[in-house]
Amino acid sequence: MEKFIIVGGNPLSGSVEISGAKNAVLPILSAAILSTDISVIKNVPRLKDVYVMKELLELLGCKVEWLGSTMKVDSSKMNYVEVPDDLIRRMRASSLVMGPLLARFGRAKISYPGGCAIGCRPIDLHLKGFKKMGVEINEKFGFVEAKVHSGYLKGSDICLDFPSVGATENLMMAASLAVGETIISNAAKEPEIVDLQNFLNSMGAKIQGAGTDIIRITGVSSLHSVEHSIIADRIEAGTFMIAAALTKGNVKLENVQSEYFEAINAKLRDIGVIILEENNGIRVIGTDNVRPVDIKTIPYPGFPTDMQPQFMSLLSIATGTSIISESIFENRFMHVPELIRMGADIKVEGRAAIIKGVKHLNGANVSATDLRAGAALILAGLVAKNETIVDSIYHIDRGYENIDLKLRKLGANIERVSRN
Ligand SMILES: CC(=O)N[C@H]1[C@@H](OP(=O)(O)OP(=O)(O)OC[C@H]2O[C@@H](n3ccc(=O)[nH]c3=O)[C@H](O)[C@@H]2O)O[C@H](CO)[C@@H](O)[C@@H]1O
Ligand SMILES: C=C(OP(=O)(O)O)C(=O)O
Repeated sequence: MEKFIIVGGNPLSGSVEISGAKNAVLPILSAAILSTDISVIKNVPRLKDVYVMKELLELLGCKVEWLGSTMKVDSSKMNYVEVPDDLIRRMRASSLVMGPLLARFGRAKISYPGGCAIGCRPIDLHLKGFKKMGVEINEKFGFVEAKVHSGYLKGSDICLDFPSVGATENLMMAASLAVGETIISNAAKEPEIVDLQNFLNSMGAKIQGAGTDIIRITGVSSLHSVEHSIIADRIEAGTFMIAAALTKGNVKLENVQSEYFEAINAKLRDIGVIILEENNGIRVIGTDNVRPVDIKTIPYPGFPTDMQPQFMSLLSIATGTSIISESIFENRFMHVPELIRMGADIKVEGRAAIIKGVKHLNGANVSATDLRAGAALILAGLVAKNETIVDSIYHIDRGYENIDLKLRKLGANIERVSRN
């Protein structure tokens, strides 16, 4: 089992290249199924989740080549429509192949993605939308079997009960090859959905409105080859911003579109961090006085749940009390007991965490219970006194490309070791 050993105290400086976004590349790789041709996808990060998606596409019959950061997906000879339990358990985003499979083959069978560490995460909104498009759904023995009723998906008006990112993406992909117009209202507005729209439109789809809460899709009969570059990962960027802030460092993030993380920037500025726009990137300069702030996670453009644990590490050493309310996932405070082991003063009351800033954190043995919880512990380790050992780091590798190498290049003392 691999672990990270971190010795805190080094201020970070230099520049870091931000990778392609996990949450953009996963739906876009699924969308490659819609074409009967070759999709060339650039700026693909080497993440565990991307390896899982590659394995899944190959299992469905796609030919996938991965050279450097470019992935070529040839879906012309695809022939399989079932996603086994193992792949769904390793990565929830595997369920994003459902829309493309229904659109192209009229059938899909996936193992039901049960709950995961951060919450229940049902897919009822995806299924409700598919039903409106004429899909018959059978849920039995832990599987969802879906079949297009009358031979083709029909465009429909779908109003989501909640702006679910995955449901918006799955339905957009299905609707691209449906007959007629689909209107998704109360759609999620994340930048990764705009990237998916751009990818699909470059393949010949007719979609407009991504980035707003109404997305209109006019179905087309086929989609062709495409070349597309994945947008930068705003959550990876935010994580490095906090690394700079926590260590009172001075770090330039390269290859980022800062308009995508206004909510993160705004909170960091409230905390006292200096953020400067520079050529093709932004510079982050830490502060001696981390001011407390209150945060509530909400759908984009609000404050992202995927940054909540990392902000909690920063607020643990603020000069006062902060409150973080988590409204997206019901169980996303698993980093709290681990931060407490490191000397943080945090109490959880329902969906809120009350964080009383302490003077300093202490190194400890802690466990990454999920992806962002793991990132938060690395961040805490960067400023803690003495040594922090983070285990279960396979969670972190799901969504951060070479986080240890990138941090080391900025001056952090972090090492990946294999040890029991
Ligand atoms: C691969 C990817 O892009 N993952 C992101 C995506 O996950 P994901 O697409 O799973 O997130 P959703 O927006 O769908 O989920 C948000 C909330 O809605 C609930 N829900 C969702 C669908 C559904 O059918 N029924 C239902 O009740 C979920 O349980 C959760 O409480 O958006 C989340 C919210 O920004 C991020 O944290 C994830 O990093
Ligand atoms: C929750 C996350 O991802 P996923 O939806 O892939 O589990 C995340 O990126 O923080």
